[in-house]
Amino acid sequence: MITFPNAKINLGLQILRKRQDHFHDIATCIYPIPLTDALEIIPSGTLHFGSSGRDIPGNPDSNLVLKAYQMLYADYPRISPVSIHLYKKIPIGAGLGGGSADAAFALKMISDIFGLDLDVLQLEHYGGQLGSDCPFFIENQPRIATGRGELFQPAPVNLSGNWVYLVHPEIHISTREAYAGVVPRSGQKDLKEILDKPSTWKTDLTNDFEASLFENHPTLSAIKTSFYEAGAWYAAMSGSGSAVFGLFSSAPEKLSFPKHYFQLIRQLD
Ligand SMILES: C[C@@](CO)(OP(=O)(O)O)[C@H](O)COP(=O)(O)OP(=O)(O)OC[C@H]1O[C@@H](n2ccc(N)nc2=O)[C@H](O)[C@@H]1O
Ligand SMILES: Nc1ncnc2c1ncn2[C@@H]1O[C@H](COP(=O)(O)OP(=O)(O)O)[C@@H](O)[C@H]1O
Repeated sequence: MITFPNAKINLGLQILRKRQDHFHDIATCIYPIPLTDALEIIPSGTLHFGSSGRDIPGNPDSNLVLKAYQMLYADYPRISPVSIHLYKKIPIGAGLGGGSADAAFALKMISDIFGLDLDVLQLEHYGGQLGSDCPFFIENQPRIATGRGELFQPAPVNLSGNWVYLVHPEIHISTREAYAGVVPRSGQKDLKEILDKPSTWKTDLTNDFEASLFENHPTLSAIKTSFYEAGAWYAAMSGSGSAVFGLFSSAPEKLSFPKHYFQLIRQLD
């Protein structure tokens, strides 16, 4: 079986309070975008994981896709070993959720291949043990996410027909470090109310990671400014960064960023 785990962007990201479990309560709109990895999983005599495309930092044995298999195998020892190949295209540590998407798609694939018949809630529960962003990719639809990022409400957002221009300056930002650099702010304006009014997004739909990360990485702020100068009706950093995106009503011209930057221009379905 082959699937194409997609990335996401965050429309607004409010960091509200630190929790007892050392995570943070957040409010964000997570939106899928057409940038994908490719993931193949085949029943096999022995367990194997390999990847190609972008190098993935860390030990392959700790890859989130392998962790997804091992977690299901622990509860369903009747499933056979599998051979897994991941073609990595989504920039890593970019605020695009690529690792979480790979893990979520692996959970769905393994459930399908071996007829585990896991429902959405069960898959989301397994996903939540692999990462806060993971449960989103089980249904993979625009959602307002709260709690650690695992509680969902419908999102009053439809970007169909808009163009997304995504730039990743290949600066790897660890999610943990990004959260450590932010002072939580509770009592922020209701995210759903802001999302309901796209005309206010430029001023009201904020990503709380931007202040600290833009200070340390002025390049990111410059990318956001260049999107507005190019006619974006909204631009922001995605998640804990470092990818920055702009939304355009019509196809944007390609801008002249340094050639090692990852760039993507796509119309949203
Ligand atoms: C910031 C967000 C926004 O969508 O996405 P990315 O920027 O990573 O794509 C997510 O909250 C990231 O989710 P994810 O990348 O799965 O984070 P996890 O692996 O669960 O957590 C990594 C570390 O980030 C911190 N963390 C994560 C989520 C959260 N709600 N509060 C936190 O404080 C914790 O220090 C945790 O140990
Ligand atoms: N399949 C995977 N793809 C990408 N990163 C992975 C994967 N499995 C584990 N990781 C680890 O997760 C971290 C990045 O996760 P990723 O989801 O790409 O970040 P972000 O959510 O910021 O976009 C890296 O430190 C990487 O080593």
